[in-house]
Amino acid sequence: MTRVALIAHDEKKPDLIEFAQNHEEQLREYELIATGTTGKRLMEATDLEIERKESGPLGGDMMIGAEVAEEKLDGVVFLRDPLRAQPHEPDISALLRICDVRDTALATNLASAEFLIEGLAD
Ligand SMILES: O=C(CO)COP(=O)(O)O
Repeated sequence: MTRVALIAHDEKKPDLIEFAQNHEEQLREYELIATGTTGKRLMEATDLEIERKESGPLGGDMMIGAEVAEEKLDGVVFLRDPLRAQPHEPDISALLRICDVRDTALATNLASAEFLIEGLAD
């Protein structure tokens, strides 16, 4: 089954929630994972089932990166906050890097997230 990770920094969580609501039927076709708070907020706002990893600053990005390294993930939607530095910047860079190493689809803004979600559809 197609497996997709959903992640957003705090300033971008409302955008990701709206995206998930607008694409709920499509996302239901996928196995979904998320970092801790993102997953919690998404499940509160939708009927989607989401496997939650640790919160990003506590290692969640690395846990998702590990799945990318193991080629368990087909796509990653990661809405970063481009205007604020994050304390766990090294983890964020590592996740982006491993997506490139493993040639895993990665969307870091809403426009590309639309392509990713549609592109992974059967
Ligand atoms: O910090 C994050 C990604 O770098 C997201 O973590 P949360 O979903 O736990 O807020």
